[in-house]
Amino acid sequence: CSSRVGLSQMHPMWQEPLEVPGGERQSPIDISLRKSVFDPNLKPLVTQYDPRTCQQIWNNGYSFLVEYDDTTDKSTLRGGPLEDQFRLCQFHFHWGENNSWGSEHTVDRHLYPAELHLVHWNADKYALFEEAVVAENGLAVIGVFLKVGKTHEGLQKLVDTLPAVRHKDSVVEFTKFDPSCLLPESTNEYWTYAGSLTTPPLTEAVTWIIMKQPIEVSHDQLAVFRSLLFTSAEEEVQKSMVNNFRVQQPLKGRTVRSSFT
Ligand SMILES: NS(O)(O)c1ccc(OCc2cn(-c3ccccc3)nn2)cc1
Ligand SMILES: [Zn+2]
Repeated sequence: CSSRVGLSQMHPMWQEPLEVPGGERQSPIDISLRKSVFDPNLKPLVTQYDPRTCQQIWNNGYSFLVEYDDTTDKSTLRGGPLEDQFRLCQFHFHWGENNSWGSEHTVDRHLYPAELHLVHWNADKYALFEEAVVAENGLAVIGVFLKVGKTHEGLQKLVDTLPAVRHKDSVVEFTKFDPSCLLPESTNEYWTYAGSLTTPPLTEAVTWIIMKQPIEVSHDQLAVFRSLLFTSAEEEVQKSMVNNFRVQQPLKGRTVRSSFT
């Protein structure tokens, strides 16, 4: 997908950028259980991912992206809170330097060691990711919390490839990976709210769908995430890729809906 274009020209991310003009719906947020509102009209999520659309893994200097061919409707998301059909463009993670923190969203202030984002764009309304990324109702991102536990067999194929993309701007072919193996068993229980990208350009184009059930990965699998580098091979000082998460943003009157009571 074309999301490879935008990020690497962005300014260094982790110095919190100045207030986004009109930043009324920024992400991530803390999800307060007692303030979220059950919405019985929320439907089950429908994901149809074709592993043959998986193309490559790329270290973009902020995270590693697993990128999918989004030129056809082969890997899609619909249902849930969505009115339209969205195409999978890429997925990536955010994590900490240790297992105490790393997720972007929190649940009653509880931090997870990492968070998966599956990024989709509205193919019913737009022709390309880069159009959708700056548009109302342009993107739908599924967030899945990671917690430390047993080894995640499906993730291991990805983890084994990470040493090949240790440095910023490295790319390696990565095929036949079905990202539905990274979804929790129950995809009917989620929170949803109107938000933004959590990295530049921070555009307020995202319908967030945060799964209630985390997935389990092993301590060692997370350690391989932390072996990646923010820096390219040419740079003298190598910086470990850790703490690549944005701090929680003000809710500003938004309501978080839940698909479960
Ligand atoms: N962390 S997150 O899931 O919220 C998330 C998800 C996707 C993101 O893409 C940024 C981006 C923008 N562009 C772009 C390309 C061409 C023109 C204009 C913009 N490319 N990538 C950032 C954060
Ligand atoms: Zn993300």
